[in-house]
Amino acid sequence: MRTAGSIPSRRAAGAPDRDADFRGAVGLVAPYFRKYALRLFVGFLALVSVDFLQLVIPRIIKFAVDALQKKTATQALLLEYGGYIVGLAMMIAVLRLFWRNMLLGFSRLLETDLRNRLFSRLLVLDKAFFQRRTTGEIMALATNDLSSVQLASGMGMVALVDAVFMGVAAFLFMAYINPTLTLIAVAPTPVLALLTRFLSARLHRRFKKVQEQFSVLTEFARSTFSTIRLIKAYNQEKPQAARFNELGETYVRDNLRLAVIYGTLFPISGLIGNVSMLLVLFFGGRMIIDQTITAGDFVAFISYLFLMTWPMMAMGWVADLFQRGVTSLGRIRGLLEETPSLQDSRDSVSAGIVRGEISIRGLSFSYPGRRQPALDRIDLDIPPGRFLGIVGRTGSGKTTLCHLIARLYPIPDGTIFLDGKDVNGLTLAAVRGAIAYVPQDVVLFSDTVAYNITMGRPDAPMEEIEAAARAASIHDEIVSMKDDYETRIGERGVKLSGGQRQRLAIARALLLNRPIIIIDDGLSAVDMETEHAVIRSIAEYLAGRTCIVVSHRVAPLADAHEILVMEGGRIVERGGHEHLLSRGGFYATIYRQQTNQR
Ligand SMILES: Nc1ncnc2c1ncn2[C@@H]1O[C@H](COP(=O)(O)OP(=O)(O)OP(=O)(O)O)[C@@H](O)[C@H]1O
Repeated sequence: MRTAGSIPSRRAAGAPDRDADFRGAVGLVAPYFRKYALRLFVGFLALVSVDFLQLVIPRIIKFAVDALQKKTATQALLLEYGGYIVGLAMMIAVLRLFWRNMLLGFSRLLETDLRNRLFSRLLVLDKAFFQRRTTGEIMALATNDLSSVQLASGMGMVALVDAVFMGVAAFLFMAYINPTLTLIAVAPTPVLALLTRFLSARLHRRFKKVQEQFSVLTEFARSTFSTIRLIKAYNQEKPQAARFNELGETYVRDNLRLAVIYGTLFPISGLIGNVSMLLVLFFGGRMIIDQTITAGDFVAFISYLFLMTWPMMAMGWVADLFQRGVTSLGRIRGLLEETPSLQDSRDSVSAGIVRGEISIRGLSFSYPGRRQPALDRIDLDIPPGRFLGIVGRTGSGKTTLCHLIARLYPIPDGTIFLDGKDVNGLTLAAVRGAIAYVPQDVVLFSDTVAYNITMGRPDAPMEEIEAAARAASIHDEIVSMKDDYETRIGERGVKLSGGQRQRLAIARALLLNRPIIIIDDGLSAVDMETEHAVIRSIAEYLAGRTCIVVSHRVAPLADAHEILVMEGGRIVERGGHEHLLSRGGFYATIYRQQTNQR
């Protein structure tokens, strides 16, 4: 388990290179472009039409200026030109509204689709994945990274098409007016292209770092708040705040390093635009004096250059948006390509497990990266309807055994059988549908008591809910609460004690009515007598179903048909209570110690 406020390590090794990131990003979004092809087509048509109409305006101005210069301009003619410009401006406004809706709408649809895919993927990934990736990292993907993708596919793409079309068209209009002056005007642009290329690799790296640091920061905040009581109990508020501050400073530093590049790219683009303007004023001015071009042409030329300045400046911005988008898509793709280590195959059978018989043959298991096996050659037969108790020191493998029966980790073929069928040949739904599992850490929702009990069976009748709660010895406490079964619990409701939470979780599992129930140290928060009474009541309720109860205490398991004693991943003693006491081994020693301590 991760400790309070532990810092997740960065995923350093094997970072894919930029080209692979780019190819992967294209592969990921290509289907969306196909899906929304029509929307994109009409959107871009409107965008390009706006650009075209904007390019017409300088032509009208040129005619007006030339008419003024030639003194042929009448008030009616000028009003007519003005009218054209107003008409064009109105058309531009309407078309702009339209393309924004189409193209920015596309980026929102893409974002939503990706978010849904991420969420669905997370729901099928297994325990091993969630141990590898932190919640903070996942949250950063679902917020910062998705919004980078949205920006790149929305404004980024719009700016790119706009800049390219407007840039090329303005260039052609300028070349039509005067090719020499046009070449002079665009002479500084290669510098911009080189600069963008040079800076974009750095941009990519630094942005990746910023996103990773954001994940670290998010994870730290999450783990702090989820362990806030512990932090307070250990007086750790100040060190936690200091560590948060430190992480925040690193995040700011990383962002500032990114801003340096961003801050270089934008002003230099602007500067290059202004240098072009200076050159045009100087050489164009001389051309008017030499009468190579008319004053109208010059005014139109300057207008086109203005129109071209935006694409030149936009290039830096677009490059930045795309870099961020591609980096974020790479991170999102990494998660979407995660596969659960446990999956149904085509041959998996969804056979219903009804008897609840469990057989284990030579089961050994090691956690990834651990040399010491957590379970070592376990052989076990639990006939249907049996009550099995498991005791053992901490770390002896009790939880691992329960997890493997519930198929939470992959196991070799031919090691665990339910009703005589190898679990590896069954679908996950068939295995999990046969087992009601109560984990060590109880999870309750901030909702009503009834909601928490009926989570796995929302339509269960009230009598059954009450019967399950009675069997878990929590019914009396529930009816003494303000609103009975409708009492809200959790953050905005009644605070329950550890023992009440555990018994509520047991009631939830009992209500599932499954042939096998596993309670993994699910009563650690109640005293020994209560634990014994609750286990007895559960055993009565479950009559005929298979029940495995793990406990640190020996006495409450005295009624079990069989008790296993585990040590170092092995079963070192097994048998009924009396038999184990008479053996005078670990079980007998612990029993004596625990009962004498009372
Ligand atoms: N997710 C994991 N990754 C790596 N090692 C693990 C993991 N979970 C448990 N282990 C290791 O496997 C061994 C058995 O652990 P397990 O949780 O099964 O013991 P346990 O008997 O249930 O302990 P406890 O009574 O404290 O719950 C221990 O050495 C533990 O450190």
